[in-house]
Amino acid sequence: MWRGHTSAASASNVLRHYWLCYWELSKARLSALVVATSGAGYVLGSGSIVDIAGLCYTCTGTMMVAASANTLNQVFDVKNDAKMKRTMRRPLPSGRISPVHAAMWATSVGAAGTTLLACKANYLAAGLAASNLILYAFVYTPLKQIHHVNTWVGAVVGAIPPLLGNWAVAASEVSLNSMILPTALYFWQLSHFMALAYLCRDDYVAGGYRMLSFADPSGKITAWVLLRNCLYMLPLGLLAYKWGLTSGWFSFEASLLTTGLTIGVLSFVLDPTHKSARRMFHGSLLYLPALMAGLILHRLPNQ
Ligand SMILES: CC(C)=CCC/C(C)=C/CC/C(C)=C/COP(=O)(O)OP(=O)(O)O
Repeated sequence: MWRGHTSAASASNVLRHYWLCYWELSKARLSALVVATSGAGYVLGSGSIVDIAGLCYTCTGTMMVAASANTLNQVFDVKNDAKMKRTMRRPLPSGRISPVHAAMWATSVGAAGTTLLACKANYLAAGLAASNLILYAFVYTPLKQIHHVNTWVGAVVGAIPPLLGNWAVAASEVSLNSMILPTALYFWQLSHFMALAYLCRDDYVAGGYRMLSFADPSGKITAWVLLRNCLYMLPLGLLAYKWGLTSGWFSFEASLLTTGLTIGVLSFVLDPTHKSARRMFHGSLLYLPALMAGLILHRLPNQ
């Protein structure tokens, strides 16, 4: 009785241990953001009635493929992650799970997610998810150790999920306005990761990653690149209105939000310090949910 009790307790400990490892390998918070952008893409591509079952299937499939991509990223990055303070406690560098076990988790969850998208959304969405996994795990991940162009490739990876969501529901009419959210995400992600790489420059250098901040210790080049990104984002609100994706309210809100972000970046351009970079980084964390909420709130359903 007592022995049975302890073996049940240890079985539940083992389960909890692996569940936590899968959670961390999947970068659950990042995957949740990816799902939110894919769900937003789905809603934006829908008519006046959103198919809730289709939305749930698309979000679940995206979550599973993103979890797989994030796990493979950590399998390939294990040696470098072990050298960085930010990542050394992850399941693989800390030895809490073996690379083979992690690779098996990635393969099964990725295959299941792609199959779900193929069966319950469409082949276009499934193909986009699988290609994005390949781009992230097999192109972006090794590129991080070679050249700072990796951040631009990673931004494409981040921009695909809303397109995936949009095409899952509106594959037959791929339109210009389906590019608004992916484009905003592309430029947002560039700003977000460049600010992070500047703030954690020493850690990235120790890990052997070639971010833009590696060649730009003063932060001056990073600051100008961030400013350029903001300028590219400024017309997006107006385009969303002109192309019939949203009402005019969104162009007003998006212009306000992007102007706010641009002011944060300008203060980083004038004074490239950790303090101004951190302020801009936190501003970018508020910017994206606010922009997506505005898009959904003011969307004009497809006819
Ligand atoms: C459907 C599908 C496959 C979606 C994938 C979406 C996805 C994983 C987006 C994240 C993009 C990205 C550049 C993350 C940073 O990785 P990093 O390696 O720089 O982060 P790290 O240093 O924290 O490991």
